[in-house]
Amino acid sequence: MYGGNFLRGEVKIQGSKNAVLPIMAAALLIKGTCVIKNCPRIADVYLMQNLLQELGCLVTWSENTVTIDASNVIDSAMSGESVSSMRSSVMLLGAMLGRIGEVFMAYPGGCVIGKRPIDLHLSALKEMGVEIMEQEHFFTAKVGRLKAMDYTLPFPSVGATENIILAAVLAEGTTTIRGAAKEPEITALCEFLRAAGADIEGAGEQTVVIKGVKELRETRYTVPGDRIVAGTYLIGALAAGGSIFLEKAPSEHMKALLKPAAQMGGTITINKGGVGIDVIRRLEAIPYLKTEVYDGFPTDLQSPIMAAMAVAHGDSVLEETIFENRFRIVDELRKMGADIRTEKNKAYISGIERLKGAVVEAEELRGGAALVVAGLEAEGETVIKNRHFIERGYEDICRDLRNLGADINIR
Ligand SMILES: CC(=O)N[C@H]1[C@@H](OP(=O)(O)OP(=O)(O)OC[C@H]2O[C@@H](n3ccc(=O)[nH]c3=O)[C@H](O)[C@@H]2O)O[C@H](CO)[C@@H](O)[C@@H]1O
Ligand SMILES: C=C(OP(=O)(O)O)C(=O)O
Repeated sequence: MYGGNFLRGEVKIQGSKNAVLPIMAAALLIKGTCVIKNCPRIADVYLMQNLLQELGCLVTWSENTVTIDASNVIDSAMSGESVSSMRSSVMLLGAMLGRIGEVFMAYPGGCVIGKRPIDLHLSALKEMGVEIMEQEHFFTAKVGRLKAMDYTLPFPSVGATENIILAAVLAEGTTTIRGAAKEPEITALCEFLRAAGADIEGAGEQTVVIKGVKELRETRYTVPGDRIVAGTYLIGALAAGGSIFLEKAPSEHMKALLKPAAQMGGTITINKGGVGIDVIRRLEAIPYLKTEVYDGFPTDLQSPIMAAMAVAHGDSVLEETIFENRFRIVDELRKMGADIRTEKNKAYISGIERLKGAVVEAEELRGGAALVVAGLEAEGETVIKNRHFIERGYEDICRDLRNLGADINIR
């Protein structure tokens, strides 16, 4: 890609990865067919499709609509490779326990952003009567009938909250989760389950109450826009300058980004159809920004905003509080001339006038997206290797940015 073009125009934001993955897992709880609209065509969704098919589901596509027929679940074992290559495979744990009371699976792989253990998931499920037999790389989870519980999560883990919800919807009695994660993707999962007949109160709040029901029914659901993809493109416009409109961007879930984006110099407009941003002058640094659980600044946008801060006027400090290893992008941004130093979980960024193009490597999803943001602004050619990481979460980042005027291609 060649940097320096202003971004102009409109782009339609794809459906949310982090909403659709647990919803696809939830389809296992329905002895029949569910239709999921606005499903992003991304690598993680295809991996989830493969896992569902291994378990016996029929999965078909028509444009961005995916239909999952989980009438027959014939297996409880999931192969090591598909499970360990995607963190979200862990969502199948709660869903399979709810459906057939048994799972045999590999540990979902840790990845470069942190160790990502699943201790919180397993402790909570044990409280629901699940017996877990752990081996070195695999574990088996078994339960007769899941029982309800009143449980306090020591940390509001997104995945653990989703797994408990998935296990609780068909459990015997009323489950209360205290200290639950409040991310909008959890609300989306609950909306899907409620449409299928689940009895859930408090989705998106700290305390979620799930009254177990006998069975779920077939349903249809439309996945909301992806706030992280929308955020990435908005940050792209901050870095490159210009004027863009993000159709279907879920503005109500993007407040933690819109505030710093305005502070950096973007003029934000919000209407029912989405979010717009105009950037006509050099960005201003943000003295201090830290990632937090929702509704704080999302960790998934920490690397992209770092790439914009790298060319802002002044010094910024970014603190990462969710994942212990989400600064791997720094070395790559330095290859492009960025002035960034890290100390423990803080990055100190002194903005320079302009980055310069370089050959850089993505090592994970959002770090890869951050390199695209950097390349939009950089002088000359930027080559980003390992695009498969970016394709985990972005349907077609090159198409979208090209439509906005960027000079970007797949080689
Ligand atoms: C598919 C999906 O939705 N992924 C999102 C989800 O990941 P994920 O569900 O993995 O994130 P969690 O909220 O569970 O993890 C947050 C922190 O808690 C730790 N932890 C988590 C579970 C556990 O059992 N033990 C433990 O120690 C993790 O290592 C991490 O340091 O939320 C993250 C935080 O918003 C986002 O960055 C990810 O994009
Ligand atoms: C960390 C992310 O995803 P996952 O949890 O699927 O690895 C992400 O979306 O930035």
